[in-house]
Amino acid sequence: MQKLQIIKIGGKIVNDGQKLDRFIDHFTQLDHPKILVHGGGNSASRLCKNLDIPIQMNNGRRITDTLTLDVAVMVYAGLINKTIVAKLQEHPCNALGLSGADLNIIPATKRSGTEIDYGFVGDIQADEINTYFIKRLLDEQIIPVFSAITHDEQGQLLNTNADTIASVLAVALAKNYEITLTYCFEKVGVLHDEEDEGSLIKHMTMDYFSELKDDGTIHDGMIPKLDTAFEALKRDIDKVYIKHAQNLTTKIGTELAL
Ligand SMILES: Nc1ncnc2c1ncn2[C@@H]1O[C@H](COP(=O)(O)OP(=O)(O)O)[C@@H](O)[C@H]1O
Ligand SMILES: CC(=O)N[C@@H](CCC(=O)OP(=O)(O)O)C(=O)O
Repeated sequence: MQKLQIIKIGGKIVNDGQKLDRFIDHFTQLDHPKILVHGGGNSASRLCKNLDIPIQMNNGRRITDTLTLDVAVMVYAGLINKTIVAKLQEHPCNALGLSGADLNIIPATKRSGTEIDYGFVGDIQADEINTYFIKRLLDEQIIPVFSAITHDEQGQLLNTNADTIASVLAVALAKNYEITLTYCFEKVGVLHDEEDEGSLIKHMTMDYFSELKDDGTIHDGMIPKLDTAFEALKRDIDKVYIKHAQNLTTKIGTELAL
């Protein structure tokens, strides 16, 4: 089966011009085919703050009212997505920036039935992803660059966590490709001590994850990240890594196993 790399890049890299440039250098060195999924939570929060729009998060997920959705669409599908595509074109690397509404690739369902009302947050499922167009793009040597915006097929855009998008795309494409899924962020991997880059955990199992979650070693955004990463592993993705954005082309990082 053909190999495919799906790389997710986090908000603390995409909001820093120099770090993003360095990441793009490494990303362009990877063999084709490849897909990039990006977040941008930090940039959206900063803009919300500037606009006096209250920021509400629950378990690493943004509660998204109408104004927050406007910010999310402008920041994720607009500024960040187009900045990344332009930087890729400079290399040159033929990228196409997408939201889940484009080509109807990622249909979503507005989250409901939860204790908390998340507002315009979209839940997605692997069997609803339109892999046909992704495959066509990859066959044309085009690099799809996905933002964290999806839609409900009724004209409503929705905000979906970028880690979830990367994991669900990987599962959806596993029937066509042998996939490596890599989450890149601003630390060397999952750490025993968040402040000590020397405390890298090289191998992470589900049992160990649950132990470290219980004792607080793993917290905040790392919990939903590992949840989505293990979800991919449970559903036939063999290789899942959490790495520093600068170590994308190296073996340094955390490798996950069930
Ligand atoms: N054990 C841990 N090791 C590394 N990072 C951790 C750990 N526990 C919590 N974190 C936090 O998780 C964050 C990554 O999650 P998140 O902010 O959602 O990243 P991203 O925007 O890249 O998706 C890190 O910035 C770090 O502050
Ligand atoms: C519903 C939800 O939480 N959506 C995320 C989407 C952006 C994201 O995932 O950004 P990072 O990868 O930088 O965290 C949010 O608005 O923060």
